[in-house]
Amino acid sequence: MTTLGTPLSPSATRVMLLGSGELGKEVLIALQRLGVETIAVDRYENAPGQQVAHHARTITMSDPAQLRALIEAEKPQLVVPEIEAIATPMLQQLEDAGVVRVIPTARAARLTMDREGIRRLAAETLGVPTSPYKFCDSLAELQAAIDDGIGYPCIVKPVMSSSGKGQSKIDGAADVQKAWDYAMAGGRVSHGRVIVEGFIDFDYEITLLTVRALDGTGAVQTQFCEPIGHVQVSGDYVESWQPHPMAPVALQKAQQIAQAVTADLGGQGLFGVELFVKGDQVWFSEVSPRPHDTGMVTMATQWQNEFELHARAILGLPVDTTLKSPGASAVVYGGVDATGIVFDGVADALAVPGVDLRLFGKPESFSKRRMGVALAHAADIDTARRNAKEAASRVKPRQA
Ligand SMILES: Nc1ncnc2c1ncn2[C@@H]1O[C@H](COP(=O)(O)OP(=O)(O)OP(=O)(O)O)[C@@H](O)[C@H]1O
Ligand SMILES: NCC(=O)N[C@@H]1O[C@H](COP(=O)([O-])[O-])[C@@H](O)[C@H]1O
Ligand SMILES: [Mg+2]
Repeated sequence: MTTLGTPLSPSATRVMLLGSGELGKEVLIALQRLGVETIAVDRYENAPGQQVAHHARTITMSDPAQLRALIEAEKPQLVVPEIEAIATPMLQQLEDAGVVRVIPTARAARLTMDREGIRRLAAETLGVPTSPYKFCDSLAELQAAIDDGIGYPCIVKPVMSSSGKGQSKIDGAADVQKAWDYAMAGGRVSHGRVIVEGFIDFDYEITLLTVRALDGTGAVQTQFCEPIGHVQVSGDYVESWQPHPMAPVALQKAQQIAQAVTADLGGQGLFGVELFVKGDQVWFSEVSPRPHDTGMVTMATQWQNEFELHARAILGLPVDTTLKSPGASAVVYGGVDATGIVFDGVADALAVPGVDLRLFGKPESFSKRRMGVALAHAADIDTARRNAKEAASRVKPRQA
């Protein structure tokens, strides 16, 4: 699709985002810069991306009938999933029927919406190293899986969740019931199934942004961004930086794993491949077939950030993954449960050298909801991390 149209005219290139949070908002902006007509869909009104798109629609995206009706009514050329909790079998049906193209593919969206799909593909079909794991449908099965080999410590996650929701670490027998109950309460779509994973005692973890885009001849080419290091608290990212220095052997293994997994998922677009590293050992954790939260750092570090890379790749345009500067990102949490909050300290935050800020505009704040991110570029990652964290800490969200 190298011919682009004029938005709001019969020639428009129309793209629908399914999920319009902070990541979708930036994809929508990147698409609009190329004159694409955008439709932002989310589960609630005034989601960040809905505030910048040409059209905003609010539906239950996990409801196949609602999803089908919306796609048939809006007739986008491309449907771009931005969250996991979507009726992906319906996307598959519509793709199979030639109604719409799903990014990167309907199969990739389906396999990655459920931890079981992507984990079995990576570990069992592709033979990529992962933590040991088992899927369980009850507390008794969870206890048995731990006793029969997973052992302590281990990590329990709902099969359908993200940003650490419902995830906890189990250090001993006393934690099992609590972890099960927390997983049952925390999944994005209620689903009585969990994955229990053996705990990997990694030195560090990275996201390897991997882009499948067309080269000049129309063939798909795989390109990698510099590795992004990050820190997660309770399964949610709080800080990321790029480039994360890696031993050549570990980097080569990381790229091989990312190549294998993304090639199998196929299609065009950007993927966030999450990997754990210890010495020269590399384990695959999971993959987002879309921009990644830790990749928000690329807004400060790359000539084409991860959102622009995704937008270009899905439109069949060439991409450039070159690093511009070392940099870092640090999350701004809501800190309060309230709607229509205000942010003090923005000027103080922006006074930190090399810093920029994104406030997502989410209509409702929760104490642990990500409401913004501070970005920093600097001569080295240590300075960038320090400045991003300093800037984030100067932003003070409060009730209006
Ligand atoms: N088996 C494991 N061993 C050690 N740490 C783990 C393991 N699984 C997860 N973690 C830690 O928890 C974090 C979140 O896990 P995971 O990526 O599976 O959750 P998620 O809910 O899908 O998060 P997101 O949507 O933000 O990617 C990881 O980045 C890592 O820090
Ligand atoms: N790790 C996945 C991730 O970061 N996804 C991002 O968070 C939004 C949901 O935020 P919310 O839960 O605050 O509505 C999603 O729409 C996406 O932008
Ligand atoms: Mg993850």
